[in-house]
Amino acid sequence: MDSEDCLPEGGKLPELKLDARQAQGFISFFKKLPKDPRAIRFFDRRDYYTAHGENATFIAKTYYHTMTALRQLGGNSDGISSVSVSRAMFETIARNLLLDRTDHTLELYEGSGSSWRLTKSGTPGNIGSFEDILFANNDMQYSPVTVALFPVFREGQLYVALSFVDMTNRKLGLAEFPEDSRFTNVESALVALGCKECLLPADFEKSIDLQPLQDAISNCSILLTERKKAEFKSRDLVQDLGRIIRGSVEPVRDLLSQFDYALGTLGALVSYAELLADDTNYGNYTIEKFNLDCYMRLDSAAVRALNIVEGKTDVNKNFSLFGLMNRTCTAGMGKRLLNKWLKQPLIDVNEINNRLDMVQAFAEDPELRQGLRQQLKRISDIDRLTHALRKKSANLQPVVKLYQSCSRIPYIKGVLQQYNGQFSTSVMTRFLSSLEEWLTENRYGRFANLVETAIDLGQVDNGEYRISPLYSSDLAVLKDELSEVENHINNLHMHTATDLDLSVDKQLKLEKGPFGHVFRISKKDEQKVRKKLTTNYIIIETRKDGVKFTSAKLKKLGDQYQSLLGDYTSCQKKIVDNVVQVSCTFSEVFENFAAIISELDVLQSFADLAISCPVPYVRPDITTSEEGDIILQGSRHPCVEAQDGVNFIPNDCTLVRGKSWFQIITGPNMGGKSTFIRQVGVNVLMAQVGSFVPCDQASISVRDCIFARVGAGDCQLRGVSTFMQEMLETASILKGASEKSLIIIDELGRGTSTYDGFGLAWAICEHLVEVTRAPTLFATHFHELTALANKNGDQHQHVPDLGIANYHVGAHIDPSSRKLTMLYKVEPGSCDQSFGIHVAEFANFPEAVIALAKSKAEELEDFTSAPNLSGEPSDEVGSKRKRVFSPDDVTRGAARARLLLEDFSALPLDEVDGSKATEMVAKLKSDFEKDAASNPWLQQFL
Ligand SMILES: Nc1ncnc2c1ncn2[C@@H]1O[C@H](COP(=O)(O)OP(=O)(O)OP(=O)(O)O)[C@@H](O)[C@H]1O
Repeated sequence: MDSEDCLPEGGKLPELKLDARQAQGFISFFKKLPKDPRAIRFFDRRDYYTAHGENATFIAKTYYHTMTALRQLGGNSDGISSVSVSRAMFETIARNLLLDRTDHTLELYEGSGSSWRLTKSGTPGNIGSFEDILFANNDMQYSPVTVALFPVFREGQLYVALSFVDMTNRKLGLAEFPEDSRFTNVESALVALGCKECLLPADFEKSIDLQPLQDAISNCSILLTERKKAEFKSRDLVQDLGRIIRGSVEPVRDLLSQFDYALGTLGALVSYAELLADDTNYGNYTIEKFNLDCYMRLDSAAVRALNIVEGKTDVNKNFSLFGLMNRTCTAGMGKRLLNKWLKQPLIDVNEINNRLDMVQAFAEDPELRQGLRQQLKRISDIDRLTHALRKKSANLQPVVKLYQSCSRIPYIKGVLQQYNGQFSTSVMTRFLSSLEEWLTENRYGRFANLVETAIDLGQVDNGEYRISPLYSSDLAVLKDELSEVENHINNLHMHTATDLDLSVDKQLKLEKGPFGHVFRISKKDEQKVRKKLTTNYIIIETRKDGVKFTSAKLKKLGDQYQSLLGDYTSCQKKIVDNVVQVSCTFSEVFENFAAIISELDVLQSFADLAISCPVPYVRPDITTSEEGDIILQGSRHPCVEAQDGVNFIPNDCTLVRGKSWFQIITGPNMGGKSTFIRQVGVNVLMAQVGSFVPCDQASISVRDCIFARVGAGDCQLRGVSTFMQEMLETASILKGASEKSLIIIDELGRGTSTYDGFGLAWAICEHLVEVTRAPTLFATHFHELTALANKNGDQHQHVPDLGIANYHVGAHIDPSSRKLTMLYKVEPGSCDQSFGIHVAEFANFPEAVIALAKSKAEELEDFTSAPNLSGEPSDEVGSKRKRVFSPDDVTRGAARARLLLEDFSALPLDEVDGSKATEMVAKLKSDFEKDAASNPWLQQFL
């Protein structure tokens, strides 16, 4: 942790001002609060907030980075440690707790003495009551989702029932699916939904091991909330949903009849999120069946490997795909949709092509793109405004902002209509006709009429949102009176200017502010009129920007104005409520606009990125997962390419069925292997999201899943060894992947001894090639793995080709200068020379050490002049090292290594403790070593 303290400048925190009696009262209240280790509780003390007890220590440590921020409240024996935070600091903490972290909940209390009331509470999955604070100055980038899960055994098969609630978009959903013991489907669903909080039954039967499920939840950084099993019940569910779901109850009943256990999870969610307690929810929710098979599946490892989401420590927005691809213009709506799309890549070729058509249309027509961006920039967050309207406290501001945003829509329509390129029919069907339908007299027209007649739009520029005087005769009278007082004030302004010999407006300004009507002059002018000012006027404030003053007359008129404005406000209150209520009935129109606008926003954002990159992106050709190959010519990693100072070397990737469907990539450290294999995953993901890709040419056979095992992750912190984590991730790949997936594996087997690591890597490769048959990119430092390509069939003997191909990333060592240069070029063939000693030479190791290293390497590596097994051409630097083994030894050895893997994956490691697990693994290892003794090929690894 950063040791430097982060106290405000001068080290001063808001002072905790409580006398002994008040302190005593508060302490007795605080101590009675129910224990909840996850809750961070704040107490609103008007100008500042406080937190106490362990929360105070947490805040001092986490946010001030010093314990000196702590104060003691009350006497030593029953006192509590306390910390105070300013309003601004409170906002920072609230954002961190609810938007960045997922290990706490937030509670806010209001009151005094010993009487306090919980007024707001939020969790990462339910941020509703803190929205005003969280998004006062920031766009809302995602809509958090809370999920409830219930695993169950049925006829010997594990199933999971799932339901979710998205409280920002007022959406519910439910699903039931078969599951494996590692809960891989749940993990994909949690990723696709953008889940932030997950409810699980607490007192769960022991027959199902929930540990892997809890691991999946924690891998996705989701807050786990345990609820009593009794809460997972569906009694009264139809009735409850009937109240909150829009439209008739019949379709809801039909939908629910398709599920068994998911109903209980939905019941738990509805009660946890207290959806019935808020009557603004009534009739405003929608419900759907969540179908996991509609999208490409991604687990948390793939999300990390492909850098899909922004990281907290990213120094540059282009580090993540979201950061790079976000060129949206609307306030929040486009960002939220992009976030969603990136986690839900499509698998239907037509749907993908529909998006690509639009991106191409926008990419090819700069006027269309620019015109759209100009309009989209002026659109506020329609979803959040609609949300605000539904809250009872709503005022006219969201109504006006909705009106202003929606009034851009005819212009957007105009821009789209101008387009007459090859996709004009699609633009018409996808956007124009829906916009036209919603813009009709009957729908948006009625709302626009209401606003234009009811609201005094002329005052909006002054920051006043009021009902038009023409709307009611009472208001008209008040408006006349207000105008009269305003005239008097203006006259007084002129008289005062004459009296002080100052020009109106230029020198003597009239302002409306927290002090009512006041005059303001510059400090320079004040010197000229100081005498008169002090005798005839009342000075209110002297600041850098001038001197504010008033007079008895202005004060009187200002008071009159305020009082009339008060009358106007209370007279219009009923009408305001009515206008807000009627506007609320147009929610569906706004939601539809919001959906169309956000889609346009993301698609134009894709086009903008594709066109404005130094090397433009291209439209990929998409084929179904059953046909076609994955061919990326001149492909780049979009995030690495976008970093300053990187001169990215493009590479081709040709994953061809039966030829190079399984690629082993070798090469020196830092040679670009990992970047290459990730970039293939990123390109495929981008294409299926509907974006152009950073290639010269691309054709992609749709993938239903990307599995990635790249890097060890941070699991050591949770007590899982690197090796175990690696094996667990690989086990999920072996179980879950199919011919339709894409597998990316980097440096598998690094976490254990070379021998075990190699044996496992070989066996895993064999399994992937022969059983899984998924296109795979396997980057490895085990050069010997390249011998796998010998398993490829022989056309002459009519043995089908397994499609194993070797590739390597090259490096060049200049013989005279000994300079090592990474070429970052992926070439066919294996690279099995070691660059380690060259690197050491380059680092000026003593000559004696280098010489010894070389001779030891020769001893160990058994250099031979025999033709190499892979049949690859020799490289420019160094000689290739190859040992000769009989094909029989290699095949039998590999089969034994594969058996080791199978035995390993069959071990019930989830059910036994650490020492038992070590014992089991040791036994497997010793059996393996015994068998390997008679196999020269395996022996080399022992
Ligand atoms: N095609 C490329 N063009 C330019 N620079 C590249 C390219 N590929 C990788 N690099 C640069 O090289 C660095 C190392 O790449 P990478 O991590 O992919 O190597 P690696 O072979 O996987 O290394 P290791 O085996 O040590 O894990 C990257 O951080 C990147 O800056």
